[in-house]
This record gives sequence, structure tokens and C-alpha cells, in this order.
Amino acid sequence: MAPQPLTPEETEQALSGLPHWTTDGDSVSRSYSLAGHLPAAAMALHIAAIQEELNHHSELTLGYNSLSVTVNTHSVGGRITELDIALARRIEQIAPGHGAS
Ligand SMILES: C[C@H](O)[C@H](O)[C@H]1CNC2=NC(N)=NC(=O)C2=N1
Repeated sequence: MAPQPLTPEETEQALSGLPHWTTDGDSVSRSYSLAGHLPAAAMALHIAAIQEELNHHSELTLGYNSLSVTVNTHSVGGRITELDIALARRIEQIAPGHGAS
């Protein structure tokens, strides 16, 4: 069954438990700072593995010492769903291990 888009209120509620994650109404996103380029790339690879496990994929932007994540759910026309929130929570769990802040 297709996931249901969250209402703006449901999105805000979910993001209240995900500090530093924001929404523009169409997606949820967060940028991380890391110790350098290779640590940022390593975190990107780790996120890619999680995304394959969840079959849910964000847009990742790798910078010199930063990594930005933006995600919404394509299958419901680019709306925000629980799948996006679940991915954000998983990324938050691995971020400290990469020294990401
Ligand atoms: C066929 C496959 O299940 C779909 O294309 C998956 C893959 N990853 C996805 N990622 C995201 N962000 N949204 C989707 O709707 C989505 N759908």
C-alpha cells in the first residue's frame, strides 16, 4: 500500500523529534558538518547502504566537509511521508559515529 502523505502538522510533530531537520513543505532535510571530505564521503556511503536496506533514497550532496540530505517520497508525487521520517531517524542514529554535527 502506498504511504500516506503527512499533513503539515504531522510533519512538524515528527520534526520536533529530529533536531536540525527542517522542511520546505515538499521534503525534509538536514546538513551535517564533518571532519573532512573522506569522513563526509564515508557517511554518504553508510547512508546509501541504509537507503538500499529501506528501499528509500534521499538526495545526498557531498561537500568538502559537509553532507546534505534531502528526502521526500516519489511514489506519492514528491510529498513527505513516514518513510522520509524513518530514513531521517536512521541517519540520526549513525551520525554521531561519523563525528557528524
Ligand atoms: C521501485 C522502488 O521501490 C521505488 O522506486 C522506491 C525506491 N526509492 C524511493 N525513494 C524515495 N525517496 N521515494 C520513493 O518513492 C522511492 N521508491
